[in-house]
Amino acid sequence: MPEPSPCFQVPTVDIGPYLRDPLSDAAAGAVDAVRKACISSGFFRVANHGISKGLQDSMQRAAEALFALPLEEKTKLIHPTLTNRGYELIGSQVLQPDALPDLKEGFCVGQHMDLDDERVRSHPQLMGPNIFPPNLEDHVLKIPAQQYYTEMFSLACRIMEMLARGLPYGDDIFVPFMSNDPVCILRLLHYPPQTSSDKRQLGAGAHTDFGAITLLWQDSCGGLQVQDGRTGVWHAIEPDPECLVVNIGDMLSVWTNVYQSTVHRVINRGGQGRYSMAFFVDGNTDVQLAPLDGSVPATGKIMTTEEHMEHRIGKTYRKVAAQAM
Ligand SMILES: O=C(O)CCC(=O)C(=O)O
Ligand SMILES: [Fe+2]
Repeated sequence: MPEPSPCFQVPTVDIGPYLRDPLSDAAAGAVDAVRKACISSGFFRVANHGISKGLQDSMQRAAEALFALPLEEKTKLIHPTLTNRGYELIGSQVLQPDALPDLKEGFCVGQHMDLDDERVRSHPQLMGPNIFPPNLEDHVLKIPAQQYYTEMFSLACRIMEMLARGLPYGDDIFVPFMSNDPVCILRLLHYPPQTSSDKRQLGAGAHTDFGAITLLWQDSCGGLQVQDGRTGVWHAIEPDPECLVVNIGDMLSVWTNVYQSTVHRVINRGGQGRYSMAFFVDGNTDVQLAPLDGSVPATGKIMTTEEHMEHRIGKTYRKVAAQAM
C-alpha cells in the first residue's frame, strides 16, 4: 500500500470560541481553519463542540441495547415506506455499486410528523413518524435520542453558519436551508466485526454523503477511512473521544464548487462490533441545488434538495428479507 501523503490533513478545530462569541478573533481563526479543511480534505474534527460525554455515553448504551434486540423485534421497526426512519437490516444499502451489500445495520430518527400531517403528504419519502421499539423503555433510547437530536441540530446550525462565514455569499446564506422543517436524520449504526477476506465486503462501501454536512460520533473501534482524491490513498480517521468528525456532503460541493465532498468508507476489522452515530443535515427540501455563484451546475440540471435526496436514496437502497440474513 502506498504511504499516506502528509499533505492530506483532517485537522482538529477548536470551535469553543466560535460557539461562545462568533465575533471574537479566536472565532475568526476557527472559521478560517474550517474553511481550509473544507477546501482541502472535506473532513475535519471539532473539539469543544458542547455535546456532553454523558449524553454520548447514553446514546452508545442505547445503540447497544437496540441492536442487541432479537432480529424479529428489530424487523418490526422497519418503516413501511421511509428509509430515513426506523430500523434498517444488514445489507439493505449498497453504497459502493461494485461491492457487496454493506455489512452494517442502522436505526434512524428524524423530526417526528404524524402520517396525516400535511408536510408528510407533500414529502412522503423524507418526512414521517419516528418508530421506537416498544420493548425498550423510553429512558433507554427514545428520550436520549430526542435530546441528542435537538442538541446536534443546534450544533449543525452553528457549523453551517461557520461554513457560510468562510464563503463570499453572506453569513446567513444557509439560514433558509436550515429553516422550514429541515430534514436532519440521526442514524445509529452497528457494524459487526468483519471476518471475510473478500475485498468486496465493506461495512460501508466507498461513497460521498448526500446532504450538506454530516456530524459523526464513532466509538473507539476505528475503521473509518477517507480517500485523498489526488492520490487515491485511503487515510484512517482515528477515533478521538473528545471530538466529532464533520464532513462535507454533495450539496455543499454543488453550491460552492470549492468545499469538497470526499469519498469515505468503513471496514470493521477490529474484532468486535463497531458503533457510530451520524447526524445528516439534508435540510429544507425546497432549496435549489445550484452553484451559489450563479454558474450552471456541472450536470446541467438544477434539482431541489428533495429530488437529489430521493435520487441518491433510490440508487443505494435495496429490499432485503430478514430471513436472508
Ligand atoms: O460509521 C461511520 O463511521 C461512517 C458512516 C457513514 O459514512 C455514513 O453513514 O454516511
Ligand atoms: Fe458517509
